[in-house]
Amino acid sequence: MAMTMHQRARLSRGVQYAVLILVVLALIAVADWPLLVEKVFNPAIAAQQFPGIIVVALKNTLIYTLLGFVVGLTGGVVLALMKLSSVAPYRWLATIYIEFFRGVPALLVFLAFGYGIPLAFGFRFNHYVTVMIALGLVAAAYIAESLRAGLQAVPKGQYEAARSLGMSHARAMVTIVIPQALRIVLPPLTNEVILLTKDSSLVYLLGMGVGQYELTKYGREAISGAGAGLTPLVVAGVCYLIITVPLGILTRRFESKTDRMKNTASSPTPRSGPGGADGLADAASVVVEGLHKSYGSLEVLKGISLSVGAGQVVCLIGPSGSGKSTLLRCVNLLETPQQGRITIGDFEVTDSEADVDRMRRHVGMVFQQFNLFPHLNVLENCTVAQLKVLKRDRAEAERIARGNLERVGLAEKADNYPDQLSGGQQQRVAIARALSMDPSLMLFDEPTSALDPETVGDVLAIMRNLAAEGMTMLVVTHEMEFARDVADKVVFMDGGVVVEEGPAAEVIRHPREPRTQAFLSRVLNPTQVQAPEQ
Ligand SMILES: Nc1ncnc2c1ncn2[C@@H]1O[C@H](COP(=O)(O)OP(=O)(O)OP(=O)(O)O)[C@@H](O)[C@H]1O
Repeated sequence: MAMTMHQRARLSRGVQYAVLILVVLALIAVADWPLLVEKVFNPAIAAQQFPGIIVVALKNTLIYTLLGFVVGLTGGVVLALMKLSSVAPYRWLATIYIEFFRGVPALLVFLAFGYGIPLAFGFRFNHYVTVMIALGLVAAAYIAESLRAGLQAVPKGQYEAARSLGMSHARAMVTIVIPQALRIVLPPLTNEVILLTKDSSLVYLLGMGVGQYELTKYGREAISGAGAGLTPLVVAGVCYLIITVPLGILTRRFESKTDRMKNTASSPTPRSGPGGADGLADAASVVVEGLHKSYGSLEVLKGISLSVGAGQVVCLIGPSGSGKSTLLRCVNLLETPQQGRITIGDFEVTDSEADVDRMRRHVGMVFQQFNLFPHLNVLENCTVAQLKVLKRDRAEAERIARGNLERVGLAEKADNYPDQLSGGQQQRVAIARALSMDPSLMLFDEPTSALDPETVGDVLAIMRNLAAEGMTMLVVTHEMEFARDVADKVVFMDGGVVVEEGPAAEVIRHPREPRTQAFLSRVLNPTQVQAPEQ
């Protein structure tokens, strides 16, 4: 019977293990054990090293490592923040520091602080201070780069989604960005501690800290004893491993724990009755007047004005790059306009005194890329802002979240993590998350553009229901059928201006402006060859 690929792979692994075991047995058989015990690891000689190697040498190695890490971490955090700063001189300074200390050998830095500076300037640092500075200065450069990379690896959309839920900058960083960055940063940070542990032996190599024994020096001195063989160095090596191996194991545990969190759906969630419609009656109107927005020299919005009545649905349509998403993001100030006025209900968003976080609590936003928080499960995604921003108690937050999950048809997914859901399901959770804040206005930024065609309908159906319930909605979309059926008004934008607006059926069925006609015929009949636009 022919073997499957899986069976063949298992057989080949079995053969490899068998060969390995045979080699080890052969080595054991031919080894000169009495000589090895005498020269490499002699238990009697090893015993003489205790307890000195632990209470003096291991302790000193740990102190050096700790001192270096404290300075390195503090410096690393400062340097990472400087590198991410919008102030260019901070970035330059941090870059120069990092390039310098990554580029020169740690040995040279030790020499500079241990010998160079005392000789040049005639004063000597305390031994521990020298070790702390020399180890810490080098470690700071590496730690800074790990921290910066970790923070930058968290997608910008995560921060924006947190801010759009009304979280302050600090809250968004602490609750959403840093926990995700930590997972990325932890392995390189552990490596840094391991390197520091080993680099602490430089103290001895350079003859610094006479009388201060750390592991390498302790091993080196003991090896000179008559008949000591390699035993003292083996014992010192094992002591290093006592520090470094558990660190590696702890990191792997942490990583696999966070992975496991994503892969285990815990106990089934009790179903709750429909709910979560609180606040929909408080639908707010939106008025935008003379809005201008530029990115550098690129003027994206050139004096946009539009209005959305309370309980109305307005769809923004137009060619790619016409400024639709920028306009939408200006409404909750994810982008700051240079000129113009935006009012939501009675709240003037563009007032420089406005409490933006308070406004965002009432404005739900759904992004093209969903931006669910990957380190939180579905229920937690829907409760985190309720707990941290609205300060609801957990039972109430969970009741509201479950109600909204029921509403988008995903009550049974409450314990799953975002990466266990399809794109369409993730977008429905994103809608439930926004609804859990009881918004008075919902902003949708191309909510179906990143979805497979078969899941688009589920999301649109939820949006249709929301519209029917009287939610005020401003929607950037390429779904013309949705716009025609659901929108009270369609606004066609091109080149940063509103070209045409009016009742959905009119603009989509009987566009007046040639640019609207050209766009619609291109979108509605994609195969049709287009006449040049005016
Ligand atoms: N953060 C930014 N920095 C610089 N330019 C930007 C930024 N965001 C958008 N732009 C530019 O602004 C213009 C309008 O972009 P916007 O995303 O608002 O268009 P859009 O109409 O929503 O397009 P699409 O339908 O393709 O999403 C584009 O030229 C885009 O490259």
